[in-house]
Amino acid sequence: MSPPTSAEPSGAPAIVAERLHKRYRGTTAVHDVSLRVHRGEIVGVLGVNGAGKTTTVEMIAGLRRPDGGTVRVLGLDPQRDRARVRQVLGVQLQDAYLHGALTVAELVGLYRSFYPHPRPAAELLGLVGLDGQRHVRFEKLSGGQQQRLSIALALAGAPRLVVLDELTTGLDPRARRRMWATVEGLRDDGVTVLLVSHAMEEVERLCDRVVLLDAGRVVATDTPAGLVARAGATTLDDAFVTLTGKQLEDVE
Ligand SMILES: Nc1ncnc2c1ncn2[C@@H]1O[C@H](COP(=O)(O)OP(=O)(O)OP(=O)(O)O)[C@@H](O)[C@H]1O
Repeated sequence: MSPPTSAEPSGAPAIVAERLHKRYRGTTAVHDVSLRVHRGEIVGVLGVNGAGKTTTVEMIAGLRRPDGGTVRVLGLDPQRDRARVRQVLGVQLQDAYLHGALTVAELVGLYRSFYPHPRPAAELLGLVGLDGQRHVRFEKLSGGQQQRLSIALALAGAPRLVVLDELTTGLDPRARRRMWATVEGLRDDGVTVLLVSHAMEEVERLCDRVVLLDAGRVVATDTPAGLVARAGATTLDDAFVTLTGKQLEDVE
């Protein structure tokens, strides 16, 4: 993986979010959310549907402007320093829009062209198991293949920080394991990962720490084992239910 680029100030934590706040008309989606992610950490953002996970990570990625609070990504303001943040941050979002008529190879080429030191195309396709689909148009891919491509595109610029929103939702068990191995490879390379997930097994396997959100607020931040201990539970599923008072409906 490439060394830190000149766009990346040295020394700053990967993410510092302080008292983030976001309202959509009548709804407060995110209420005073603060979180800190150290370089090289894999941090999970966990919560039921509507807890504010996507809104929070979109504000961190600079894709949504907070109504209150501050965000720094590797020391940069994602709103003010958009161009520099884009060079060091990769984002895979739910429902990413990609041009259906372009092939897998064309989309990978397009995304690689945005970055000064992109990962090789063959490596990106190999990571997500799409080597055999290079010449297939995006619109002809299955839902799981489209999702895997969106992960490859998030990694196109060899980012130092990656935001993955529902990495493996909807993927078959083999593809899911492959994506987990991909994230473990990122960890080995010292890449920081912010991972939105509903899947407890995934969080337990991959995450150093978990930020548990409920109704737009941070309920707890701890290691997966710490959350289990704090809740007096035996599994992360049970800890989730105890700490939020809610069932996690989308556990895979
Ligand atoms: N563009 C929007 N306009 C209005 N309300 C929104 C918008 N986006 C999200 N919301 C509302 O904000 C709240 C938080 O949504 P958000 O998508 O951040 O939650 P989430 O935890 O990511 O949910 P999910 O697990 O379903 O993806 C929800 O009540 C949602 O209905």
